[in-house]
Amino acid sequence: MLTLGLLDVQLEYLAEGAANVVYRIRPPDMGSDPSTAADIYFENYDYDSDTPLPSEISPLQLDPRLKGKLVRLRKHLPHAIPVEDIQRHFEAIIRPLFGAENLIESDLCQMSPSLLNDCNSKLRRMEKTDIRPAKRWGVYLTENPRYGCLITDMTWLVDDTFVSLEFKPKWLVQSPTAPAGSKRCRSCALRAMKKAGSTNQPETSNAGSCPLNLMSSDRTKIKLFVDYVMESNSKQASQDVQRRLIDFLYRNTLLERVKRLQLDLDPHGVFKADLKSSDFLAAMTLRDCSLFLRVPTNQNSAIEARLGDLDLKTSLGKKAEYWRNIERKLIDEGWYTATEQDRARHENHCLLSK
Ligand SMILES: O=P(O)(O)O[C@@H]1[C@@H](OP(=O)(O)O)[C@H](OP(=O)(O)O)[C@H](O)[C@H](OP(=O)(O)O)[C@H]1OP(=O)(O)O
Ligand SMILES: Nc1ncnc2c1ncn2[C@@H]1O[C@H](COP(=O)(O)OP(=O)(O)OP(=O)(O)O)[C@@H](O)[C@H]1O
Repeated sequence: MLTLGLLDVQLEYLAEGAANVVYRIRPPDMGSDPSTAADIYFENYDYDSDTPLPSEISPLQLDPRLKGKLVRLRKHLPHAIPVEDIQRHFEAIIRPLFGAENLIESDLCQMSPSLLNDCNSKLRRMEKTDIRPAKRWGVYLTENPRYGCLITDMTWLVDDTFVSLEFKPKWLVQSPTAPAGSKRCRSCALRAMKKAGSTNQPETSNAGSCPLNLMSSDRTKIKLFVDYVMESNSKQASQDVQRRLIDFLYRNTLLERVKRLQLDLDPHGVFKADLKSSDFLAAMTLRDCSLFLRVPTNQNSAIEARLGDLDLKTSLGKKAEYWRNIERKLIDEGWYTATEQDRARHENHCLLSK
């Protein structure tokens, strides 16, 4: 297993979610900090005229095993599952479900205490300068155990030759316990409920955001979803790229497979399922994973599609209660049936309402 320390790499913040922070890997910075490798390596040297000064030494090369990789580090959260368990679950349960070409690969690496400490200091500094999203403030990386994951980088070479996109497909099939005749799928119902609960949220245009659009055999529905993804990724793409992406989603079987697994692993829904069972937890993992896409602008190259954020879920720490409560509210308050109070305020774009 690779061990990463301040002398091996510099980690550059890329993005974060609720449970992890993701970093780009750069060669160590020898120049800016007096405690860096060059000084340490050279402090005991007897310099003669042929010995270059530390400032003249070019940065160390990265270990080739880090090429094309990002580092993903877990946050310190109550009831967080240790990264070793997440990795074991990924290898035993998730990896066998998909082809390697469709997965964000993940391998454990060890982090030095000083590198983790440095990352946490930087997260704190980013809050002072408002660079870190405010909703993520106050939560930092766990420093024990000191493992992280090396994951496939889906942002490499993002320039004019590729358009890179990501989205969460969420629930690709209706919740098994939704009422018959629902006018919203689980993802649209929860989104509507969350939106109603947040004060003065600007109404964003999400006409295509229903994930069921993705499963449609109608290309115009898939196009609606692609438009929504482009907008939420703040991306613009040529008509040709959009057309090829729509074609790809229309033909590809990866999301069909995710949908099938969501259904098979939790056929009865949260009220009947054993919420501690491996199958149910895997279904919840697949209902919250991300799809990363790299669309080459060159027509002759293939689109790359990989699933990531396939972390083991836990039903501990009130999560089981959360899942059941959400489903109860979606049913009882009329979010599935689009009969919620004050419904004139909430436009319904769900495919089930069409
Ligand atoms: O409950 P949901 O469907 O809104 O999903 C949660 C996600 O919200 P989203 O709607 O994707 O913005 C939520 O994502 P964000 O915090 O919004 O980035 C988490 O992924 C959460 O999982 P966990 O608690 O970190 O294990 C997700 O919780 P679960 O997948 O455990 O339900
Ligand atoms: N393999 C990857 N390639 C490129 N960017 C990535 C990759 N993995 C993650 N990211 C970026 O980092 C962000 C956070 O990563 P990730 O989804 O793994 O965090 P998380 O905490 O597990 O998310 P959630 O809030 O869903 O629990 C992603 O939204 C994405 O922008």
